[in-house]
Amino acid sequence: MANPSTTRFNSSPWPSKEKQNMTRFDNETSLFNFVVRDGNGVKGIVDSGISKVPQAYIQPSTEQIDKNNAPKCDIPPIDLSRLDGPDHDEVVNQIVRAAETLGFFQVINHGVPIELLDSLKQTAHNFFGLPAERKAVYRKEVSPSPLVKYGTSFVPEKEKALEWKDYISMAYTNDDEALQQWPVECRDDALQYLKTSHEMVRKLLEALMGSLGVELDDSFIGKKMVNMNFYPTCPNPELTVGVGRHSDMGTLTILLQDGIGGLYVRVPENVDMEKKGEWVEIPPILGALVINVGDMLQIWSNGRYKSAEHRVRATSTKSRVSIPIFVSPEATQKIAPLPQVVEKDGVARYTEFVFSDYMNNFFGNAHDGKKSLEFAKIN
Ligand SMILES: O=C(O)CCC(=O)C(=O)O
Ligand SMILES: [Fe+2]
Repeated sequence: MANPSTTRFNSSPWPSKEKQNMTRFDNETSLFNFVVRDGNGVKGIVDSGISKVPQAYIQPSTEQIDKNNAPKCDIPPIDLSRLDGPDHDEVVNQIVRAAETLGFFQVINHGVPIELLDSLKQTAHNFFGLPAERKAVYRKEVSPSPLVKYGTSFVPEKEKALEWKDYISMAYTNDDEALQQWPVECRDDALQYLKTSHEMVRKLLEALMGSLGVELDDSFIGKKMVNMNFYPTCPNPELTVGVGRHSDMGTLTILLQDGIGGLYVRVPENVDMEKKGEWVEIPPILGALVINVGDMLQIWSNGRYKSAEHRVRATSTKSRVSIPIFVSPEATQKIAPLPQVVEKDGVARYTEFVFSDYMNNFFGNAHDGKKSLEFAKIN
């Protein structure tokens, strides 16, 4: 029999789910505890049913992304299979030119099997679809492995507004450790991705270093890390960001994005290109990989190659995944503009530093465009 008091007022004695969520998610401490400390991530917020982005995710208007005004980057992808034939020099020029201008390009015939790309995207969805407690075991404070980290946003402790993204990071040391320590749900695909992309990474760097008059050696590819990024559907993608403006700190990034779109790159002001200073979208191309220049390549090349400022917008209709491989030097490596380049330029534009110090500065601050490079810039 119905409770007469609820029948009479035609409402439940409990606050609506929406109201409960408002109290839970509009209080900064309880939101932080739910999302970050308890490892529920942005996915947890969305699963609990919300109709508006919580206040903590609302970005200042200068950071919000207007998708209606962003043109698409119409530069065709570079066909890497042509590196092995008579068109070698032309393809090297395309790679070099892209690194000197936008710092972003797409490649096809890259040697990573297309079926693996499909499988990686599915694997990422499967992993983030796991119950929160299965993912939360990899939070940095409790992870059973120093190689694996599950988290959300970028540095939530430091950010004025959070980013609409959950991720898992898997650092590579060797096959045995990867197979033992990476999450069982992701490890096989992630490892295959690393292995099958290695030759492409070498070829890209050979082209880029060769054009600087420098021979490729392993120090440019000291460390690799595979991430899986998950951007849950968002009720107000115009108010927040999936990832805020930043450049990647390492040598090169190899990125697999899915078909949803939302990756934007800023055309530098000081290059010979159209749309200077504007944000352009890197359109999804089925089977292609996105490559972008990181801060270390900009520094080694004394500023000739441009680490690209980029950001990501979430969408209201579908969750998006992306799977980057970050290629970077070893933590202990000394970094400075390469002597061959400085000799030609007559001036060094960056000071020498140890890579771990650069990393600590990078991960110790919220995303702020290309400010990371100021750590090493000589004015
Ligand atoms: O999701 C993307 O397309 C890009 C992600 C990104 O910029 C990063 O993980 O550094
Ligand atoms: Fe990035």
